[in-house]
Amino acid sequence: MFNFVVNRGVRVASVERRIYNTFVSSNVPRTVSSFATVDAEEISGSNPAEVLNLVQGKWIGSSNYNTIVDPLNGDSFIKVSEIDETGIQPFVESLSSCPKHGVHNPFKAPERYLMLGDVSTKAAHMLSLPKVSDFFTRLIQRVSPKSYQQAHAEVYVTQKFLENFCGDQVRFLARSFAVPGNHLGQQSHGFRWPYGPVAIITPFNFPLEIPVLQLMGALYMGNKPVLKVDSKVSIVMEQMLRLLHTCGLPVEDVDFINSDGKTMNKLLQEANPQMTLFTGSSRVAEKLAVDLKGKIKLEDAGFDWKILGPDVQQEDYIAWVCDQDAYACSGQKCSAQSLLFMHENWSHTSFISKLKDLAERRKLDDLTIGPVLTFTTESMLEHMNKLLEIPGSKLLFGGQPLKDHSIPSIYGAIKPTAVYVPLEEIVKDKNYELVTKEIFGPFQIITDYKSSQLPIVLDALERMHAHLTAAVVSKDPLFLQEVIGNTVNGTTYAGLRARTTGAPQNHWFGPAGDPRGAGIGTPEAIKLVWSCHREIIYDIGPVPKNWEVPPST
Ligand SMILES: NC(=O)c1ccc[n+]([C@@H]2O[C@H](COP(=O)([O-])OP(=O)(O)OC[C@H]3O[C@@H](n4cnc5c(N)ncnc54)[C@H](O)[C@@H]3O)[C@@H](O)[C@H]2O)c1
Repeated sequence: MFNFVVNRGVRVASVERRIYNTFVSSNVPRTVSSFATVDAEEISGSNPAEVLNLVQGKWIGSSNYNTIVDPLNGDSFIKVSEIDETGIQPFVESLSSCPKHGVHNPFKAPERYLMLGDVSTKAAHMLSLPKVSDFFTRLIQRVSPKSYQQAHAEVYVTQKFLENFCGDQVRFLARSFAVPGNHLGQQSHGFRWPYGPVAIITPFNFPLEIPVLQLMGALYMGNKPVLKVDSKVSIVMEQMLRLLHTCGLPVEDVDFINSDGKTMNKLLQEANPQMTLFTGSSRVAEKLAVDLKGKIKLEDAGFDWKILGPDVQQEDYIAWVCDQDAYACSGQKCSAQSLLFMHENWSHTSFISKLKDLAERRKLDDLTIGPVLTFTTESMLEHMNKLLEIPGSKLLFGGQPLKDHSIPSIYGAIKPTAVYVPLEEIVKDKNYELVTKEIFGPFQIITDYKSSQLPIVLDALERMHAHLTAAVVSKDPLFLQEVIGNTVNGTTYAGLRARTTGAPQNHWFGPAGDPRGAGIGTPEAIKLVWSCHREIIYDIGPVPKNWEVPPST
């Protein structure tokens, strides 16, 4: 009997597999060559890749090329065809052709919810194929150098996100609700409504994950997006759009533009999208918020902090998490640990020397440390030197340029660095701004505090302007409660294993404390960013018998 059950289980599983394989082979392209126009390994100065734009369903070039240099050796290895201000008209027209009620909504073309579920199923499957996953991992590494594991994590999160929105899950995002009315025939229904024409602007550091997650969210809810990714890395998303097309995404559904910031700014002002999602620096975020009259949601700068509570334990583990949080991807995660508050109990342990050892293991060979794309070596060292002028501050480790490399001088290359600054100095007005400046590289500030100084730590956190990620490392529930209850960061990890980085598809990631704050990843994030509430109040009658015109009110 037992045998029979087992055999039957095997048979059923193999039948299911056959059905699945038939489905997959007839519906989904299986190889990189079915969509890709470049070979991640072969791109070089002598064999440069070209990146195109997509508008009104057509891939187009331009006469204006932005030449991207290989961040590891300075070779001109990618030619991005960029649209300048004279070329934006087709993009403006394409966006303007989409009405405010969107491409689909619960009352219009609902079959598109299912179509996008199918596209997600096929695209998730494609990303699960080792060859395809390796292709994107290597392509990410070529333009935004990070270790294979870190680049692969980006592909994996994107795959899992797409798996989350297979089948009927897209239409469930647009789930409505109803409330009985005041009289017969009246009922109010709440719907998730698209914005229609929308724009998505994303930075260089997550070339696949951020644009795909936001783009699919925008599409799922019925919007027509124009997407702009930082030209340094836009080759990744160009290839991903080609993959999505082979998985059934209609070519007219998304426009893709390569341009400088100024041209994009002009496009936004002329096309006037109903909503723009901006991920990037606070400087550009604030400018766009004004230019677009507030029709924007923001994922902006992170100056992310971690507090080690008074209970010292698991030193090795916590030092390892701190090293990953501060220095993985060479500190170029918006969630990277920028400021570590360490209870004095930790100062009496070998925690800092453990952190130093871990940071010093990182090497350029495997990209566990690598080029910094928005700060030069000089600017990071200059910042460090200014910090070292603060009384009581000292260099804990790092603080030197990387050696023996060919990273071009427009980019930065420094060893993982930590500077100690005393808490009393951090909170002084004359130092605070300098200490809390986001350095998008392998750089962190470390300080210590006594239990009696926790209110000063909390005050320092209150004064920050960006509230993205945070971590409170402790097993003491009362300590966790006090810190969480007195802070606002949108993605806060709490407990022994707390980290600042980690933006998987299974939890919300985004800032809090700002009504313009966006989120990424989860159904809640998609609904909040990419749809608005619409209420339809059905009032179909009947009018009561013997109704008479009442006195005016
Ligand atoms: N909160 C998040 O989820 C998140 C995620 C990743 C990065 N970031 C932040 O991004 C920053 C790093 O990226 P960066 O330095 O490349 O950012 P950036 O603001 O310079 O650029 C981001 C994007 O905006 C475009 N852009 C620039 N000026 C523009 C304008 N006037 N109009 C329209 N678009 C314009 C750029 O071309 C790029 O595509 C860091 O501050 C980091 O913390 C935040």
